[in-house]
Amino acid sequence: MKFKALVIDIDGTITHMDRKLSLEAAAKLRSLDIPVVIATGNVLCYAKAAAKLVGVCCNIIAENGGVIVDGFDKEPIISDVIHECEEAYEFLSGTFDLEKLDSVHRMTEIVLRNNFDVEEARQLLGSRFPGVEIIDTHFAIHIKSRKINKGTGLLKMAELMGLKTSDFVAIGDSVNDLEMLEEAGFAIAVGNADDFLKDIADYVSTETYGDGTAEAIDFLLSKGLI
Ligand SMILES: O=C(O)COP(=O)(O)O
Ligand SMILES: [Mg+2]
Repeated sequence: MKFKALVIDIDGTITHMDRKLSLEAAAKLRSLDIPVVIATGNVLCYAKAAAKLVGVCCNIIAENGGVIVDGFDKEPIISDVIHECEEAYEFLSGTFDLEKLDSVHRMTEIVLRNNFDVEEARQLLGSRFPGVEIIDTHFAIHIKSRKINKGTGLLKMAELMGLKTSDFVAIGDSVNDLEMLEEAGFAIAVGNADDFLKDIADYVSTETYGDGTAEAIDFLLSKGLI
């Protein structure tokens, strides 16, 4: 069976450990004959620039599924989920000295520098904000709505592209890729991925970071999967 599209994370998956773009991963992605969707926890403008520069512009799932766009100049679909995240942030600010990241561009979630005790924050939130969760991608801490994730984003994107989520291969490295890997037809975790992601993946690359993605694409091509 051939998959019809690929959806891929940015940080830790097409980058090196230090967040610099892997040129090997970028070259492989831009050479593919199928559409490549970028799915990131980062903001839309960052993802658009990344997609343009990698050469896979521009079907984008940004802000962990909160923001979706299927063309560079299209109006994004923005989920109305920021309010409960703001309330949770205000509540936690009473205890922790929190530092927001990218707050000018971020529309659906709140992202914080990793300089506080995340587990303690989760316990403090307790059942006060049931619609909100705190996730740690190893790159940043996200206060996000449970209603959205890269899996719900992929569902919407597949619909926009006239495809099914099972038509997609998904590649990722971290907790915010879990639902996307579960939703896709074929799931790949790069070698640096969290163990729970490797556990549900159909293929785990030996190489790590962008080299892992380059290896995984070679694997898909060699098996005729894309
Ligand atoms: O925004 C993050 O925390 C990580 O970004 P990513 O989803 O591209 O890995
Ligand atoms: Mg990542």
